[in-house]
Amino acid sequence: MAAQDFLTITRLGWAVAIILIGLVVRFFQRLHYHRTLVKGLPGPPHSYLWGSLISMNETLRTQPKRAAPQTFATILKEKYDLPDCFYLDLWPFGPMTMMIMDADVMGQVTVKQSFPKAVEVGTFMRTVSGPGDLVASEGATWKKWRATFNPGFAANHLISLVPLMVDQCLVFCDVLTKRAGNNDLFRMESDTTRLTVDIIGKIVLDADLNSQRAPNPLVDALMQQIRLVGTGAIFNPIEAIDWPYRWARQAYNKWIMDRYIGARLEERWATREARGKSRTVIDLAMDTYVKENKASDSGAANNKRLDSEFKQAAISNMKTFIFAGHDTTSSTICYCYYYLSKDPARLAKIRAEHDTVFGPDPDAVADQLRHDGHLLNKLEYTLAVIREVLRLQPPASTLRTGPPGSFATDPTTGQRLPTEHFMMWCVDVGLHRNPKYWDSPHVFRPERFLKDDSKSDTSANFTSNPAWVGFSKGPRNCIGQELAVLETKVILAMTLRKFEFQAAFDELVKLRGDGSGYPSDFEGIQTQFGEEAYQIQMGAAKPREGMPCRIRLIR
Ligand code: HEM
Repeated sequence: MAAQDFLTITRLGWAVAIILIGLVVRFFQRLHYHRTLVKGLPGPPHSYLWGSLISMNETLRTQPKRAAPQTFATILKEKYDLPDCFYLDLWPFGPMTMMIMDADVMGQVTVKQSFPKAVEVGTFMRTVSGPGDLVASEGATWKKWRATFNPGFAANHLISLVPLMVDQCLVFCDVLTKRAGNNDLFRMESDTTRLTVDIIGKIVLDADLNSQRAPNPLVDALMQQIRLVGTGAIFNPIEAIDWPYRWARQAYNKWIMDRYIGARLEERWATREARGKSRTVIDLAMDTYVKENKASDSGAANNKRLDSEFKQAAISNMKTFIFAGHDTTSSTICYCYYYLSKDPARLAKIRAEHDTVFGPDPDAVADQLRHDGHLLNKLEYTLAVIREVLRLQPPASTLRTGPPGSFATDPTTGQRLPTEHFMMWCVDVGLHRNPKYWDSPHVFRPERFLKDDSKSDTSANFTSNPAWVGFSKGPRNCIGQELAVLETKVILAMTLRKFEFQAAFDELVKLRGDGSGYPSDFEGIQTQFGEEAYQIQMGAAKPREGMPCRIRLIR
């Protein structure tokens, strides 16, 4: 080898070595920085090298493999006797996290100050929606869209939507009747998902998606997108390997969804004048577009085609509404069936309420609700059941981030809890199962939400009770909460006296390989909080395996 070549190789070797040393030094600098962030703060046993990862791992080993990450907060707290707010150092595999299960502290970061959403929310929502969506955006963009869509979720408008919910629920009853006739073993969550997506499709796009009866390209792409979404908050090793496949599939699904909704937007835009005023979500977005363009006198308001920037933001928001508006509600309906089926006395009680309000014939409910949606206001016990289900199995929570120099304060000790640099996880399921606020917190007892309940916990009123946060609180609370409750009431009123639901986790193995896309685990720990139907993360937190069940027609 010539001396010249030797020198070149030696220089190259030195250069590589210097880069590697630089990377190692940088790694240890960052390690030190993250490890000292949580120094002296409450949390599970912590190691300088591994942060909280060893404690996390020990805790996860005691839980079902795919249990939803939000459920670990309570388990960690109990295992290590932690306070209601504690810190997790998951670097470099996850964000530095502050777990909040105290009602007062949660109120400080969502109501009193309303801290910005964590970056993980944007990462998560980008897969499903896109730039400018209501869930992840902040500041003026969020304000504009929230004000735009609020009228679509006003109570008086929602009542006018009851007939369309009834129509979709009749299709659902047909589907269930066939299932009962065939004695099918099936995943209830697949059916409730198609029901709720058809309802929200009508409310958002004024479109008959009809996914309960036939495949629909928008719905199919959305369902697959939800299955491909990363958890964002917790490291999943598979996501580090299969990203090329995920990326390509996600890009394709996005293209299908954007094309579908884009065409709907153009169609609505072209027929806007003829149609007149409407509070459908898609039309509300266009009202804002017209208002903005008239104000700026750009002339775009009279153009035949929509401006591309508006179109992109509108598509993002339509997708957000379709996603946020079906997934959570579908999970809630499944859990209502599940808890009631395990509690014959309470099932009898809710059925008795439906007898009182609608009379003995369950098939008459549809017509009665079409004529008078206000009958739903009489379903006090049904509402208590929904609140109790959302207490035990809340499908969503809020993730915030602390602005520079920000703190929260522990209400009992007065200790200042740093929030800057942390993802603040307001863990509803942790708060909802916290014995400080709830009597027998793991027990299904809807009566706790009735005004005259002798054992009423902090307060029976679910909006003013700071320990009930199923729809989050403060300015970033759920815009669709009234709709979700109304819809669930309609569905329970129309189905509970017609069908007998029976969970069938013991038959799970027969559903193996059915192509439904639910992850399966037949080995290891199979229950959490004593329930077979523990939550897994698939978009929202939802019942494991899609709630396998059988159904029987009663009348
Ligand atoms: C049982 C059903 C539902 C539950 C438990 C639920 C829960 C929540 C929660 C916890 C949040 C706060 C999320 C965060 O801070 O990141 C939220 C926000 C939101 N929800 Fe829901 N939701 C439900 C149904 C719906 C429905 C039916 C819609 C649509 C019509 C909807 C649309 C939204 C939107 C757009 C936001 C973002 C609001 C904002 O930031 O201004 N949700 N929901």
